[in-house]
Amino acid sequence: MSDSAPRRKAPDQPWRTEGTPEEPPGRSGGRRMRGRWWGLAVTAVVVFLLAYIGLNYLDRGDEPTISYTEFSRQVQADNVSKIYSKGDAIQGELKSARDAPGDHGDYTTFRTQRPAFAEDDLWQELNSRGVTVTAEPVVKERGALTNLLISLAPIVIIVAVWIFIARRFGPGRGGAGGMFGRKPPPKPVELLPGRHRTTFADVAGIDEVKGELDDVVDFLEHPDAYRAMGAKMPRGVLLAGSPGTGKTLLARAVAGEAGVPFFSASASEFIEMIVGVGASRVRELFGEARKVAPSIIFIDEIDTIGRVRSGGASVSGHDEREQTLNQILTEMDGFTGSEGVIVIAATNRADILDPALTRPGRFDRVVNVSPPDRRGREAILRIHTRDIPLADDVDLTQLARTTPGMTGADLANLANEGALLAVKRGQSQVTATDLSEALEKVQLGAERTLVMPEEDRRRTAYHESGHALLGMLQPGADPVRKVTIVPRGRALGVTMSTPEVERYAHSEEYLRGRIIGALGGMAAEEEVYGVVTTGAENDLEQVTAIARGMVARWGMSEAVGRLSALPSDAQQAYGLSAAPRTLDVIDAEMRRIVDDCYEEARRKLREHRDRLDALAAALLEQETLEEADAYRVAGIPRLAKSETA
Ligand SMILES: Nc1ncnc2c1ncn2[C@@H]1O[C@H](COP(=O)(O)OP(=O)(O)OP(=O)(O)O)[C@@H](O)[C@H]1O
Ligand SMILES: [Zn+2]
Repeated sequence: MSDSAPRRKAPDQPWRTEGTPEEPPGRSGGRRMRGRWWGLAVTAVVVFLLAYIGLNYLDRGDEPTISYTEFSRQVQADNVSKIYSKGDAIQGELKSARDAPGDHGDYTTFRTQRPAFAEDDLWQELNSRGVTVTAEPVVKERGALTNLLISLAPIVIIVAVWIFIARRFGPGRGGAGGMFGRKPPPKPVELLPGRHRTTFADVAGIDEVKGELDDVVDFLEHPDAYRAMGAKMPRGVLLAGSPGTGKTLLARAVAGEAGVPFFSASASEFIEMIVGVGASRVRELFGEARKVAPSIIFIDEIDTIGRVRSGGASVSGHDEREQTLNQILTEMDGFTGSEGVIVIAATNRADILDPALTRPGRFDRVVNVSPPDRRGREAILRIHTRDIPLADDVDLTQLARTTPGMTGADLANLANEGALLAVKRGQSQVTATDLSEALEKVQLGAERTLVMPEEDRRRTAYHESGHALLGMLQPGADPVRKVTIVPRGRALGVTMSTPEVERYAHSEEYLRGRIIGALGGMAAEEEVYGVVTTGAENDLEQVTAIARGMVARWGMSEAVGRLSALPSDAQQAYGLSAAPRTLDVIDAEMRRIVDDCYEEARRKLREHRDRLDALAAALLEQETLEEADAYRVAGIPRLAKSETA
């Protein structure tokens, strides 16, 4: 339990349906349902009270209370027909109506009180005058209906209190889930025209990611076409990226683009609930989504339940998590793939996820969402200042330049802070000053350092330029697709090169080229700064793996010869290892190859220093260079070269 992510969203319903705020007629959401019960309780109590007062009034009649003197007078006048007495209280009935004192009008029945000091001989008097003294009250004390109502009162009150508590603490308010009646299942909502729904137009700076989600949208829009073809779609898409990069926004946009209902839940909400409820919530959620398919289920913070499962005995917290996770996996397995429910999950810890999640048929499509580069930041700023009146001195291009490392959420926050400042100052427009002060505030308030020191950015730019330039210069190497100094995960920058066509066999020249390219980062740093930093760990792992393969597996070293000189994994499991002498030779050969390559890398970079500088400068300026730009900046013609295998 202790290791589950502490990040919480505001308490809310266990899940929310989005797409439209309005409910179609005949369907009521949880809140409205509770409101109805509440109204019912209030009505019941009011009706009850009115009935009680009314009946009581009717039952009581309108007999006046008369003075004992008046009573005595009526007895003397022979006008009393019968009386009933309990203690000193007397009720009676007259033979003929009397005009009552005050506003009572005529009366035949009455009440009175015999004072304790009365020394009359009442009993004799009544007897002699033939007044009946009855055992029954002359005036009924209380009607039968009133009595019934009174006996019902406790029940009415209990029901009212019950409804009140259910409403106040029922599920959906973060209380005891299901204890007071089940929360109605999540209801899908149709998309009302005229309501702003999130679309790809609201997402900027991550175009490649949008591209990857295009076919998901297409599938949701035309599920029948896919069904007719018997085509299966990925059931789950995993959006991986650091906080604030717009994962939730993207999922919403997919739903908005396709115009399908959007069910949203946070994984942590499942396990926060009463033990054992998580799995059934998941079942219910999928059930509802299936009913209105095509639809989208979005599960945020999937890592809270999807982290690698503990092998051994587990504490109850893990059990709950595993049950919930298992339920999600079961539901996803249960999809035929053509049902049209697509699950989008988000995480900022893709590295700790259970591999079971990313197996085919589950979240088999992993989309990395990275922080935006300069152009992306500018586009995001434009989106978030759409509705903000900007003064003429505001230059969003310039602002984007000064905000490296900031995510979409940071930029949205920045725009908003700027607007707040302008309002506070009574301005009608947001000025450049407002925005630069807002930037300071946002950067101070952020927990992580948003902006990499300029020195580190420069070094990273040279490092990546080194990789890229050598990749471009190397005959037969895979073309460079993209160079960026926007950090991703733990990498400060990335140079991507992929082959034109899938290759299955590699020549020695190609492999040497790969090593030279991988060493390019280090070589450039040494060339420019004279020293090397720790940023090259990953590069060296690659280099080592290739060199070891060349020497010990692929027979590319004279000294070792055409031998598979290292034992396979299976052989190693039986304790087999290469002879120490062989290991020494392998080691020496690997070193020789890598040293050679490093020399060549240094030599080439020195020779093309102007190109290296140009690339680094362009990277510092733009942060990301696509294939065409990279070749253009370096002044190297982009030739389709094919390797002789
Ligand atoms: N690429 C983007 N384009 C436009 N706005 C963005 C973008 N990325 C983030 N935002 C803004 O930041 C807000 C927060 O982003 P969102 O909640 O989608 O991030 P997230 O990656 O899901 O974060 P978390 O991991 O914290 O849940 C969005 O509502 C949006 O206003
Ligand atoms: Zn590198």
